[in-house]
Amino acid sequence: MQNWYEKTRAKTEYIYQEIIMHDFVSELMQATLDKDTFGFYVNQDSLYLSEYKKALVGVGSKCHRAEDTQFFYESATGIIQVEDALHKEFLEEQYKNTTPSPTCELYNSYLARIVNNESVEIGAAAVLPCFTIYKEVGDFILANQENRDSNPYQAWIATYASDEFAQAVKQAINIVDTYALTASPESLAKMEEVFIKTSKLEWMFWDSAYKQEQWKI
Ligand SMILES: Cc1ncc(CO)c(N)n1
Repeated sequence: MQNWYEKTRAKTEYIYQEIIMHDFVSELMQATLDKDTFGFYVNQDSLYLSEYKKALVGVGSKCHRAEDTQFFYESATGIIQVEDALHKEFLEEQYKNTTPSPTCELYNSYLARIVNNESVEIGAAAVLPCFTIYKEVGDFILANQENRDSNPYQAWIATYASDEFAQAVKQAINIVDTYALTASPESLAKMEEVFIKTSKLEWMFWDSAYKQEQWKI
């Protein structure tokens, strides 16, 4: 039998394809991405991660198994470390801005609403694309780039293509698959809905960074 993640991942294949074909990802891979665009992205991503880690803590606090709580809490604190490392490497003073873009705000607000208002398996499904998509993008770039030794964004690529991140992604998938085994049909439908939506928000995040999205007024 196909597990929940495989089945749901297959339904979002078109979103994954759009992400790896996006100019942001292609140019990051080819090292042609504009430095200011990447600076904008890193700043928005650090704003995103500082809220995302709270969503992980929220999911972790609702888990039934102690090891699952531990996983989400450790992921939340691990993100602080990744954030610090990426900040030090890429977040130059001129890119620092404390205002989240509309898409960043939307993604974080959506996660907060789902995690706070829905049951644990739905919250866990909502935070999952953040793990799985970055893992797939990291692997895709590493496998397809021809400039590993000279790409200025290599530290970023290496973070998400690392074995350490792969282990965390595998564990996140296992937790969600385990919840899906005993979820009601209504919960399964909602898990799929939120997973698809946050997968789309991942695409929107790259797209909004590429356009250096601003508030319209
Ligand atoms: C928007 C976004 N999604 C996922 C990750 C991976 O942690 C990230 N850094 N940023």
